[in-house]
Amino acid sequence: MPMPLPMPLPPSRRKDEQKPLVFDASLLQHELNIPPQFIWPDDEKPCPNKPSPPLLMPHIDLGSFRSGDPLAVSNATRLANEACRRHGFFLVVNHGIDLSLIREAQRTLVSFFAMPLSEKQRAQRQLGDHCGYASSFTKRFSSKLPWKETLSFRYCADKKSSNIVEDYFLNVMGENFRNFGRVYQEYSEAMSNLSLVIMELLGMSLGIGPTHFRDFFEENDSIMRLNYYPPCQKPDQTLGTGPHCDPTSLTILHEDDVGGLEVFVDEKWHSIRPNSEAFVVNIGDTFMALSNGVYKSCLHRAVVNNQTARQSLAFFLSPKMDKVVSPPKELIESQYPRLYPDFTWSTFLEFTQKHYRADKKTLDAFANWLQDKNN
Ligand SMILES: C=C1C[C@]23C[C@@]1(O)CC[C@H]2[C@]1(C)CCC[C@@](C)(C(=O)O)[C@H]1[C@@H]3C(=O)O
Ligand SMILES: O=C(O)CCC(=O)C(=O)O
Ligand SMILES: [Fe+2]
Repeated sequence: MPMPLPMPLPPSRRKDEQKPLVFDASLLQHELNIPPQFIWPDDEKPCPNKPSPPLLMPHIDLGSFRSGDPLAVSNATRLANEACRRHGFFLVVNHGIDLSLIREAQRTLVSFFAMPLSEKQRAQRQLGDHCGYASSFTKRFSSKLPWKETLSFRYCADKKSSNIVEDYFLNVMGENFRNFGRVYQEYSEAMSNLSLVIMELLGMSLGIGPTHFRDFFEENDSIMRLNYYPPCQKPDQTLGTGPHCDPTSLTILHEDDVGGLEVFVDEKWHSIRPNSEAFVVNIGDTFMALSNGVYKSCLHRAVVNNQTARQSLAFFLSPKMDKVVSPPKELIESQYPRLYPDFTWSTFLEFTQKHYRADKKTLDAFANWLQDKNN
């Protein structure tokens, strides 16, 4: 009696289709069709034939603000207040950060992502961890995959962590990456110092003075992220980063000269024109909670194109893990009841990594999750 032939597996269960999807941009960008996991639903696809209007954002001159000149301070705080109440985005110019440091950080980003995938995967990010190399989150999400690769690492401003970034690159990538570590240690320190000046500005713009938020973030425990968006053969089908609000406190973003960042304001996507001499700063969910909802953490996304790669350096300011996020009493007036419960950043971060994919409703979903957990 001849052995029955094995039944052919249905297409969905053929072995070769069970291999985990790997985002190797050096290969994927040349394939005619992109894997379905990267194709976003119609209501979230970008509309290339309907370019997003530019977002009108104030250019806040940080150097003038720091000079203490009363007119400059009043101008900067007024512009910050208007923008943060409306959509939470503003440009910072005359920031004092060494342009050669920014250029070196952008060049180093290109070198890292140009490496073979196997080299980059030595820094592979583990499930539940927010640091490391992620090639489009193929191991974390199964649909609506972003068309990007990222490298994220921790920056701590306290004295005993003065080499945390340099050590990260040495430990994870080896001695040959000591200079990578030096560049991003210096860049992260510059971002941390810049964010403290911006916290003075935000404190004054909210009428509670320069020291409250500055002190809160003095010893910040932040996240530095390198974003690399390869060119995509079907840019109208996918997104570099999907619509989301940053769960962190403040984002300081440096874009290269390739546009792609868009912000959702007045029910419409607006584009941000790249400006390599400026930083794009936006309020995150945690600062929205700290301001008792007065300043807005706003929905944004990154679109890709079929011509050239795009890259950005994102510094996500966050407080020490155990700091309790609670608005100052001046922002809790009778007419402004508490909008969000007290929480620690470590609990919120864990929520975004283990329980919820950050999107447009992250803070509300977190507040509900906290309430259910405590009941
Ligand atoms: C705490 C964080 C989670 C994400 C990185 C970040 O440090 C701040 C932004 C978050 C993110 C970029 C929002 C969009 C979705 C996300 C998964 C991504 O596209 O990278 C988010 C990041 C994450 O790693 O969860
Ligand atoms: O790359 C960009 O322009 C934005 C990326 C972003 O929003 C993020 O990483 O949170
Ligand atoms: Fe973001």
